[in-house]
Amino acid sequence: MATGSLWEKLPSMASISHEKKSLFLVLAPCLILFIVISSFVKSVSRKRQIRALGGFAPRVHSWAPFELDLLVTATKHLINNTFFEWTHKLLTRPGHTIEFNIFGRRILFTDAAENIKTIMATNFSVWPKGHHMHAIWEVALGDSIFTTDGEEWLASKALLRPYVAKARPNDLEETEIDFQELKKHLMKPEAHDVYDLADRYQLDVVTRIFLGHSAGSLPATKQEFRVAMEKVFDWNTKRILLGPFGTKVPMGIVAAGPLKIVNEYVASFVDRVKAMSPSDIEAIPENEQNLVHGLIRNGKDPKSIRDQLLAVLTAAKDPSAISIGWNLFELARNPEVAAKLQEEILSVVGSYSIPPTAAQLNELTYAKCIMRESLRVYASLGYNIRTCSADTTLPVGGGVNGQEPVGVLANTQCVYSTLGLQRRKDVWGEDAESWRPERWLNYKPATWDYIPFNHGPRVCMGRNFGQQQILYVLVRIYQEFGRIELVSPKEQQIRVELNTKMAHKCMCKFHPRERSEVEKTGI
Ligand code: HEM
Repeated sequence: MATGSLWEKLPSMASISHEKKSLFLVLAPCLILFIVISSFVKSVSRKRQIRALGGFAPRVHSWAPFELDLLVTATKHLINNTFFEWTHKLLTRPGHTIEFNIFGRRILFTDAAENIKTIMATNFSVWPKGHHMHAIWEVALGDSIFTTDGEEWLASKALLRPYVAKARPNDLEETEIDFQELKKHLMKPEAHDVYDLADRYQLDVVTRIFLGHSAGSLPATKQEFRVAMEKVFDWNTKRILLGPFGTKVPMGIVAAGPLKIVNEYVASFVDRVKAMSPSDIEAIPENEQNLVHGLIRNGKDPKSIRDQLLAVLTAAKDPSAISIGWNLFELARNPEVAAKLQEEILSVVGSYSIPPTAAQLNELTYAKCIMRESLRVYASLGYNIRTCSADTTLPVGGGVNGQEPVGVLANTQCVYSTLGLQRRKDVWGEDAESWRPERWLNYKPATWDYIPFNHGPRVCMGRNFGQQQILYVLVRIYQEFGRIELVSPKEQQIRVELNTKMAHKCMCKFHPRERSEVEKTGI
């Protein structure tokens, strides 16, 4: 009986699956048609909304679906260290703004001062760093000043300002301790990778001054923390390139080892101070308290302390070290500039054997020209990204002549190139790409044409400290050494990561000033 009924049912089951098949054959094309039509309608309505706000910037030509060819091209340029040249050429057009549409998402790219000013200052509240960048950077820099917006960012700012924004009377004395370690390396006759040494030197200075204890990376043979941090940043650059899918890369797995090293390293600084009782900290005179003391006194939890310390460490060490590296590279290539710097040191400091004071550093007009020119041609944070939180406009880049506004819908990302702006020929003249400190002797750029430290509410908090550090090390090196010899390579490229840094090891020999020269001049 049971078997019979099964056989009886079979034809009807076959007819059901046949019916389902026919239904599927009718519904599938309808569904596809619906998706095509609705995305077409959506795209038309988005275009209309954008046009109502302003217009479009020129779109970069692409032939592949989702503009994947552009993603491949961008990756290739990043690998070959030609990303800056590629984007700079694309942006050299009226309005200095372009757009991509990668993975169906519109991304604006600009090096127009008017647009950058709008993002950083005039319309600051509409252009936060945004949730996506927070999600990308959270694993490395937590909920710190660099990764947050609004109230959270303001709270970090208030917390850090007393320690980061002001100079301490003994900053240079403390710095000199690490300079002596640097000098030990430079005295050796072999060629040195200047960026590697500058980075170690700045790590030691920054940890000594802000965290109360030098990392001692110059005398050390192993560089675990720096290597781990590089790896974490490298993964994050890849995640940014993957656009909306970037946050799907599990940092906890791909960068587990480096993250563990970084966390343990920062914890070691906190533990050192935590061993002190609150009354011990209170007993330290206020102007001698460092950032770790401040964070503990404010009752911050261990994660919060870790996040803020790592952010300050990154903010303070990387851009200064990058800039010191570029300055030394160019000074080695331009001995006539180095000779003028040495003359100035002698006339202002009066001696090659006494370290300069903060007031003397301030008087070094030509040294400042050198520093400013390096920050122009090699801005350490050459690119930055913001995501708008509401429908808005950028003042230029739209229309045929590029002078009309660009409409921007909420959640659109805009990448702005400080490096591009600071190398624009129509702003800086035909020699914009050349490193020429003399240009600063009689020239003051418009506020928004030169922004190595950013402007507006998110201006760099440590800009005075950073500039003092660059000037100090240049003066000390040229007090101790007569000549820097660039061994290799004679030309450099720019590598784009979180920062924009030297792509190749810059190998230099440092020749101590001749003893006879010292005896001759008596200074
Ligand atoms: C040559 C050296 C330096 C350069 C070129 C530089 C550049 C910058 C730039 C461009 C920003 C804006 C980043 C953004 O909006 O995403 C920034 C932010 C910041 N910098 Fe610097 N910086 C330097 C040195 C320092 C130093 C030495 C410190 C600490 C002592 C420091 C602390 C900060 C902090 C805390 C911020 C975050 C400000 C905020 O978001 O409100 N910087 N810096």
